[in-house]
Amino acid sequence: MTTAPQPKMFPVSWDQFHRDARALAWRLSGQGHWDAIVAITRGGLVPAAIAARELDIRIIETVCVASYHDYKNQGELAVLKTVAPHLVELAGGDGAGVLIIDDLVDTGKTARVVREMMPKAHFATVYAKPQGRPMVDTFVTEVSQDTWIYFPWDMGLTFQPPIREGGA
Ligand SMILES: O=P(O)(O)OC[C@H]1O[C@H](OP(=O)(O)OP(=O)(O)O)[C@H](O)[C@@H]1O
Ligand SMILES: Nc1nc2[nH]cnc2c(=O)[nH]1
Ligand SMILES: [Mg+2]
Repeated sequence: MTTAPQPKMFPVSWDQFHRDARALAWRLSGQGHWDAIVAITRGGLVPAAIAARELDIRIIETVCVASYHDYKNQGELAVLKTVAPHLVELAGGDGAGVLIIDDLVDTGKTARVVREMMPKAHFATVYAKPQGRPMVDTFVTEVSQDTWIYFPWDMGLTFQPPIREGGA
């Protein structure tokens, strides 16, 4: 019997995520000025909050997108809420004054749909996988396509069996 290959695990702690989101803000700080942030919910909410604090941006909007309805399996992409039109028109229109933030880009499907709403916006993520990387203007860490990133808000502290008893 053959079993499907398991994706590599990339668990991220709160500390690590804060550091990586700050590193994203550092990179962005040298690249321009934005009037507003659009966070792609839900994953983009946490890095958007950190970047907003670091870059002193006070106007925060959401675009609500769901595509991984089932854990690790991408389903039909649903846009549950779009962006307020006046934000798209900031700084000359087409999203020019907007910084779009998400936690990660994987296949790039979510990024493609949101980019179409604001073609001139700057698109930033904390993590990127190779397939979605061309959709992103700025990111911090690349992981391989066969890696699954575990975010701190999806995890809890659990007992680890000792290595001699089969622990990893
Ligand atoms: O590049 P893609 O293949 O489109 O995948 C990336 C998207 O998938 C996850 O969101 P998800 O749809 O799981 O919703 P969530 O943010 O509410 O967890 C992640 O937060 C990105 O938004
Ligand atoms: N948590 C999480 N959500 C995702 N959505 C698409 N890819 C991923 C991933 O690697 N981790
Ligand atoms: Mg998401």
